[in-house]
Amino acid sequence: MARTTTIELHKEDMKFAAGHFTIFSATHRENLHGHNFAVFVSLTGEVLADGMLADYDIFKGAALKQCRAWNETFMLPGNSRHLHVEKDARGDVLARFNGEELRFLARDVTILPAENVSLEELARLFGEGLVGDGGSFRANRISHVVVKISSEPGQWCSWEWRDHG
Ligand SMILES: Nc1nc2c(c(=O)[nH]1)N=C([C@H](O)[C@H](O)COP(=O)(O)OP(=O)(O)OP(=O)(O)O)CN2
Repeated sequence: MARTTTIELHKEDMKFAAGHFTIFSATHRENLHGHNFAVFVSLTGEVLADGMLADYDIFKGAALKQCRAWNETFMLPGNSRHLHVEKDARGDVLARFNGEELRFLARDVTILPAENVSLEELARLFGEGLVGDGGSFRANRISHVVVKISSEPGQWCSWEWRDHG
């Protein structure tokens, strides 16, 4: 019977500071604001004869890379049914919401393939970016990954991947 374990990664530098606003309806959104988002990743899989699941530095590095990619940016939902985003030739962004126009310089904004910049969507995108097609996790006999994102202490949302292979 294979022995399994779960490695939990929630290092101090697994975080990103970003701006956003949550959209609640076609006419109601929050004002622009930001958070110091924290990231938690857990890896569950089989421990081999060498007493290891896998070198978790591989996955910690990938998580830190994603944190850096989302650090110090303003996040907009690119797939929102209520907010419409367009880029000009310079890559600067005009976002339209309920008759309002919000403008951003290309350097300041990240347009996410998300319906909303919510904890749910951030956890999903972070997890999908980390796991990809699951190949490196399967190769390391990792069968279950949980990614959690918090907007502040005590407020988390999770996303999971399981290897059904
Ligand atoms: N299901 C979700 N609901 C809400 C989300 C979300 O991501 N998913 N996000 C928000 C707000 O964006 C977020 O809560 C705003 O943070 P803050 O201004 O800090 O207000 P909080 O309520 O989180 O903090 P308190 O200190 O508890 O007031 C709302 N809903």
